[in-house]
Amino acid sequence: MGLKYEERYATHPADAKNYDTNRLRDEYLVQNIMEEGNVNLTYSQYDRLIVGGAVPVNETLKLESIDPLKAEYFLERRELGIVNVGGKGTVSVDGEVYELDYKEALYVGKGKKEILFSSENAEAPAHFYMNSAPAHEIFPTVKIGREDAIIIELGEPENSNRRTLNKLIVSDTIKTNQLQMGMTELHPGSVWNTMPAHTHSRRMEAYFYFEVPKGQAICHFMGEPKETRHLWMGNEEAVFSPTWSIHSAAGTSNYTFIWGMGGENLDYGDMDICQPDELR
Ligand SMILES: O=C[C@H](O)[C@@H](O)CC(=O)C(=O)O
Ligand SMILES: [Zn+2]
Repeated sequence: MGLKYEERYATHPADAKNYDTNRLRDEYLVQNIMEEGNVNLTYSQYDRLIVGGAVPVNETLKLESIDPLKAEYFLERRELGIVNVGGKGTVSVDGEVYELDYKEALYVGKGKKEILFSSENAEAPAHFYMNSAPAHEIFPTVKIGREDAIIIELGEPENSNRRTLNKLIVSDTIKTNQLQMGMTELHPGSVWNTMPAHTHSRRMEAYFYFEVPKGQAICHFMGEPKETRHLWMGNEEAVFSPTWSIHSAAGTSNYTFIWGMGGENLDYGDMDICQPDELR
């Protein structure tokens, strides 16, 4: 049981276009996020967003500060979004206990000192996926249940991109400093997310793929719209999307993913769309 962390730098697109498969994976792909009995964090220099996972089994796990934050406690200068992608669990925030069922979310505001994770059933532990961004203002801690999400139906079966987008932690649901999170569920037979693709140079983004059936895979596309690259990804893996990069994928089956953003604004619709026939 413990806490592990890793750090990632930001890259210039002119450099990134020279990366081979391994280098692309080293810089952008995040694997082993969900490890039983651990809190695993990856601190990116893209808007200082932290991506992480916590899988409590029999013990309670604590979200401790990590050395690069030079903070007394994790949320001293940060805010946090959590989505449970495993069995039923609880998150305790300075003694206040929130029950999170499958696909339910929690926003935790800056200044909260003790964040504890536990699972209801060790046989089916909770898998808490997290995004954290720097914060200056204190906003209330709020649970966003499935019925609290703002649902947007997107895509067409004919374009293999029929999907249901759930806005969870966005400016239309709750108050945050810069964090935005949501979950998009691909319908059976649909495999393309975020197509047409887009960029938003005001915000970076991280995608976390789950509900990827055993033996299937996600082909995630990144890069400048006219200089794209791909990364093959598995279940419960995440990928950082630089501000200059598209972020879109096709799976060998349908799947679900959590998107999270940090940056300049909280305007979800502020995107520069790239049509499929414009990509290179
Ligand atoms: O900036 C927004 C994000 O990329 C996602 O919300 C897009 C998405 O979920 C989709 O189109 O499937
Ligand atoms: Zn985006």
